Amino acid sequence: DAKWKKFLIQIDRAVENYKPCAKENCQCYQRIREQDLAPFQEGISEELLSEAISRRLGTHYQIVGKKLYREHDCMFPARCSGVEHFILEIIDDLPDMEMVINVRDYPQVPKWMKPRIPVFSFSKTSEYYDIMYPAWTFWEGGPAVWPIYPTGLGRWDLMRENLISSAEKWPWKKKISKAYFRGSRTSSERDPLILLSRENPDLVDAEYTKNQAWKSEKDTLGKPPAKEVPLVDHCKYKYLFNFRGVAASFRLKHLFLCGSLVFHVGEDWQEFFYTQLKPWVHYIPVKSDLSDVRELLEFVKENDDIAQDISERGRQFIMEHLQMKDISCYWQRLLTEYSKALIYKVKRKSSYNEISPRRLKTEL
Ligand SMILES: O=c1ccn([C@@H]2O[C@H](COP(=O)(O)OP(=O)(O)O[C@H]3O[C@H](CO)[C@@H](O)[C@H](O)[C@H]3O)[C@@H](O)[C@H]2O)c(=O)[nH]1
Repeated sequence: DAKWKKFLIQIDRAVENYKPCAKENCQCYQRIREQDLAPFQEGISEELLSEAISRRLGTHYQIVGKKLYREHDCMFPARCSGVEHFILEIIDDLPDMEMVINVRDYPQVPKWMKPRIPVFSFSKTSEYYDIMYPAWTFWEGGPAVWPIYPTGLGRWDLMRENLISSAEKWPWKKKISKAYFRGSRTSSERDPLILLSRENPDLVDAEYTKNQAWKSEKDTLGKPPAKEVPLVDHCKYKYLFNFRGVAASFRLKHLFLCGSLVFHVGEDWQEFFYTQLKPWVHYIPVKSDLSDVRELLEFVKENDDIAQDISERGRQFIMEHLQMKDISCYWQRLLTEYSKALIYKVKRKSSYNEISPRRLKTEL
């Protein structure tokens, strides 16, 4: 054990200091909500909101009289739809307000920007003032990955069920003891794992797939693109890797439900629920340059029970605290709190169309 003392101590300490949060009313995430809204507590004026609209930092929405209105254009209609699904679900509980929702991947309000403009984004780092909201992909509008997710990664409720079944087929003892990754080259931070896999395929199975931006083998690090593998089939492997992409990657939540051990690389890029996932308690933290990855893999292989415990705590957290009702709850509390910061009465823009609930293609 002497060899692994430094990791064992960190795990003990992290587990000891970890305080699980209550399941009710998405309480777990109260702190992050407060933190994101704190910079706007002095009040959001009509002029300030107009800045977000005129600088085109996102899509302008209004809620007036329990109805949702939107400016005509949305840069990514399926993403706007994914957002609107959640707002419409809770609209009867929401007061009048207006907001700008960014559906691009990248956050829009760096801390140096003046004035400090309120914009909702799904992901950010500590260098931004964007207010995080649960990404559209919990419902629809996630990346279309051909042929596995041709209509785009979405429906977290159904995904959860599929991943839970797959985890049952692949209990810890049956899983292949390899590090595993499939995804496109949205960030070169992924390169070292792909290279390690080419050098040591018994330790790591990591390959680049195509995305819509793929032009040549340069985009898959000099090799032909690998075949796409659905997330449920990742559950076969013991060690699953998550990396940032353009911003945070949607895959992180899925990996936990496989009951596999999550290796989460880097800690800068966040989604609203990341702050409650703790290194060593729920996942193995990996340095962004992957300099510690071999050692970490060796450690978990030699300490299989400890690895399984971490995977189990991670699985449990997402099972209990990232259900569909937690997503709706987060939206509701976020928008309700946000609306209190508006210091003017919202006037409905008559040129905007009302957004009404749509039926999903799968339901038709
Ligand atoms: O063989 C594959 C390839 C991909 N995926 C999944 O498909 C999604 C997209 O994967 P990838 O192409 O690697 O993109 P990411 O980097 O994960 O996500 C990109 O796309 C998101 C939404 O469009 C952005 O928000 C991210 O910041 C951006 O990096 C992820 O959930 C993957 O887990 C699979 O399940 N199997």
